[in-house]
Amino acid sequence: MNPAPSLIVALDYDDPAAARRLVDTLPVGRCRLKVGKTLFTRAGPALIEEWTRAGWEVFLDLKFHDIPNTVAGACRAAADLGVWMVNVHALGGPAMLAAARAALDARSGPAPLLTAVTVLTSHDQATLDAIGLRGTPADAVARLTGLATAAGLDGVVCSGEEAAAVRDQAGAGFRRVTPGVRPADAARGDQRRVLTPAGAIQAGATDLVVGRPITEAADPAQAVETLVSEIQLTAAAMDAG
Ligand SMILES: O=C(O)c1cc(=O)[nH]c(=O)n1[C@@H]1O[C@H](COP(=O)(O)O)[C@@H](O)[C@H]1O
Repeated sequence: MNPAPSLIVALDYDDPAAARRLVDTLPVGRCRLKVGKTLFTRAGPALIEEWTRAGWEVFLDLKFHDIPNTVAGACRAAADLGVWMVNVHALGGPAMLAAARAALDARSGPAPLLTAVTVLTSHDQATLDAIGLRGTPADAVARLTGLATAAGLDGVVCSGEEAAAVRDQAGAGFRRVTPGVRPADAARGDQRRVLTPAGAIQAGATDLVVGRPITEAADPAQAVETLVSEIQLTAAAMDAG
């Protein structure tokens, strides 16, 4: 039996108190927490340390993309915070990915999982054409997944639409972290490559990142519960065959 995919709650709150209010209502371990640019720029490392000390697994989503030396230093700093996962942009290229990997491998203590963002889920074909990125989103995800596997990363961030192809390309042990997850009745917002939670799981996602359908719900804690139940039911149905 495969482990059920995890729910990672994207805590993109402007107000750290609002993020704390939601986390305080959740049993530790019921889901994972994601701190991205909005909350990190407001609250800094202290909030992350508070949650990791309390036993939460935190995904620090700062999508590092810089020269190799700078990204290596940023990954070391993330590891010092005790986070569960940290990410970089695969578009940073092979040397940057290798530097990030080496920085974490050089640690004597535990290191976070290292994943690479392939093509942002807010991007569609028109965006890739405007940027000048060759091929379809699926082509670009495959190319960037190749860079991530070559550098020994632990997984990629991609949309559910590419999760099955990434699993076939990189193997079942390579994580497929999928944002752009929307329950059928939820607003798509700025996301473009979108699947429902069940759709993303059936496509082979290992971790589902969900933000606004939770943070903008009337009862965010209940929204987390509903999603966790749906994830567990879908995974159990798949195991039952
Ligand atoms: O790395 C990410 O987490 C990420 C990558 C990506 O391609 N798309 C994407 O939406 N994300 C993040 O996933 C979260 C999605 O939030 P919602 O669209 O509100 O569910 C946000 O915090 C994004 O920063």
